[in-house]
Amino acid sequence: MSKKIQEIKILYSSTTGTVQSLAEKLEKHLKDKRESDQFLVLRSKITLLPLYEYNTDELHTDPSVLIFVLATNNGSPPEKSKTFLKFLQDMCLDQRIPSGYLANVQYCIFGLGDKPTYKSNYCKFPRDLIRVLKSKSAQPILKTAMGDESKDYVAYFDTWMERVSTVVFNPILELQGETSIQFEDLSDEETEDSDEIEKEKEKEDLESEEESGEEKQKEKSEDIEDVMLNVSLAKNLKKTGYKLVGSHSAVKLCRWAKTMLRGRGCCYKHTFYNVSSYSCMEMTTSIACANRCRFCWRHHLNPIAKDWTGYKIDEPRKILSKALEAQESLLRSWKGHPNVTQERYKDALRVKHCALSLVGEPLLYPRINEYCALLHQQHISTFMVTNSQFPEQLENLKPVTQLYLSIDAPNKKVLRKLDRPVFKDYWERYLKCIKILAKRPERTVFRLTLMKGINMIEPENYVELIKLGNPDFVELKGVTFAGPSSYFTMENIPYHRDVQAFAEKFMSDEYMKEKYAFSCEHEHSCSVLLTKKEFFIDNKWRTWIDYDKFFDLYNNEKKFTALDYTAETPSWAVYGSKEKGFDPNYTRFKKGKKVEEEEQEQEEEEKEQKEENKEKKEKEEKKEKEEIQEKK
Ligand SMILES: Cc1cc2nc3c(=O)[nH]c(=O)nc-3n(C[C@H](O)[C@H](O)[C@H](O)COP(=O)(O)O)c2cc1C
Ligand code: SF4
Repeated sequence: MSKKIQEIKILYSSTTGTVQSLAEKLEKHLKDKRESDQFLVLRSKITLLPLYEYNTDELHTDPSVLIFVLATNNGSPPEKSKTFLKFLQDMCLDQRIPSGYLANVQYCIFGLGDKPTYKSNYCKFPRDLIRVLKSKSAQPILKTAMGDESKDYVAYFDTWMERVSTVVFNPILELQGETSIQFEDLSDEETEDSDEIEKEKEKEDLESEEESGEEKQKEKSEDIEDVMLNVSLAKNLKKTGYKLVGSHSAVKLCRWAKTMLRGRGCCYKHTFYNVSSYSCMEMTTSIACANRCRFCWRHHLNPIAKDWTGYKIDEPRKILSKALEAQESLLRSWKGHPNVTQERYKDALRVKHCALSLVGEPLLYPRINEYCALLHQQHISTFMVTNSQFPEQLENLKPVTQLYLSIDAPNKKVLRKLDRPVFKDYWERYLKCIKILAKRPERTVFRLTLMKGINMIEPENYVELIKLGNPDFVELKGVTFAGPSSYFTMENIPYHRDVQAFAEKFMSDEYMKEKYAFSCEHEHSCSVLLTKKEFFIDNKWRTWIDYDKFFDLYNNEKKFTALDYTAETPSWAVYGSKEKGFDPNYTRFKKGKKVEEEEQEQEEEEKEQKEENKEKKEKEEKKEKEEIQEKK
């Protein structure tokens, strides 16, 4: 949860003015703090406005931090603010709006109510508001605070106000010139009120008297530093379908695994390399990464890390057994589904591939080599994707089945804007990783996640990077839409034809023409594969992988090259085939219907329309004739 604060908006909702005066006090406090703090480089704009004046259409793209100060009126928002809550409640019920729709919204809430008088309606408005904001993944920067008017709510408000200013103004990070500001994450599903704060404080005071310094130190190292995910991040990741494994790994069932289980098609990796989607365990060994990519569909639920310092290192064997268990339990929910045959279900239970790409940076895990060796021993192939920020770890990585670099940008500026890397020498790191790739023994891939108007530019610079990294394959893939944001809308999603046209531009370069050719495509996921010509043998593409051969080479410690474990690519997977990369053994569905059914329906509709038009024309002609007759 982080972003550069452009504006702080204090939105209040008040009937008789009490809450308004609190909001004004907060505005003054933040402005004073901003002006007086000599360390603050970033001078965010601070705006105070009544909630009903806020433009709800802007909400999902608003780059501000929203601070709500709210009163409740007989269990509802004050009259004029009712439409704001209604707007969000409607959004919450609308299934078409993705659950991550408000993931860019950062907020905190102070509610003022009267507990003894209004009992179950105490601070009802802020409570209702949290529920709807959370359902669309808005990010709280602090626990919601609720003040009780029957108590000393002013002192409580003042404490909260201090916390707010600490969280929104973080001078250390600003001084370091970081592009993103980290908020202290106190967010949680629950709220806190002044009673709880007092109790907590009493408890803390008592504990601090009892605890020795040594015990405190122990607690710090065991319970705090070790855990890569704090409770609220873990909760959020679980909500989005991740199974957390140990203290820093995670598994998720990818959408293609589900599609394949139902016999409706496989992922582009099946088309390009023969990866069976439902036998592929998508996971990471490090939830943390060193980027904040704009297109990241995990909505930055994962933490940032530049290295492993302070984290516990889970044992590789334990990670693997727990990850396999997690995968099995994810698959189990599909057992008995009407379209999932016993045969497919059983086949899926045997994990054959591991895509180390889920979220974060798998390379960061210090025992990654041991982990991959365990996978290979169990004949599970490894597809390692790294975000090109950890050259040292990449250098030390033992061979995997296929190694990917995420190549998100053709130049330094776009890389900074798009990936928002936390390293200052991010471009040097990127180039170093690319150069290391050129020396690797296994199959190597450049993965380009393409966004129209953002990184689908300067093909000649991508070609320069290809020259440097000499990858066996260049995957060009349209980005997957993860809900609109201030940076990114549907306009930025390329069609398959756009990806093809961009790849054509690469191929107009002399170097590319000599070394590479179009090998495969997967229209369904807007992906195109360019492959080195060495993989075109006896007039056939050999982009597929001979897994048995790979395990034999690896497990017997033989030296090998990428060309030593290739297999023939089937005709349906080859670029330009009529199937466009869709495996004919499966049935393609669009919006829940078979493609053939949809075509048939379309034909019938057209036929009906033609008949209707014919009838209409005949009627009109008849009417015209009758009119002429009448006139006569
Ligand atoms: C008519 C009326 C209805 C209220 N209803 C609630 C309520 O449902 N829940 C609650 O917690 N407080 C309720 N309160 C208490 C107010 O939220 C509290 O007095 C607050 O300070 C009012 O802020 P404002 O006058 O600035 O709008 C109510 C107060 C009044 C006068
Ligand atoms: S590197 Fe991966 S996990 Fe990290 S922000 Fe980028 S896309 Fe998300």
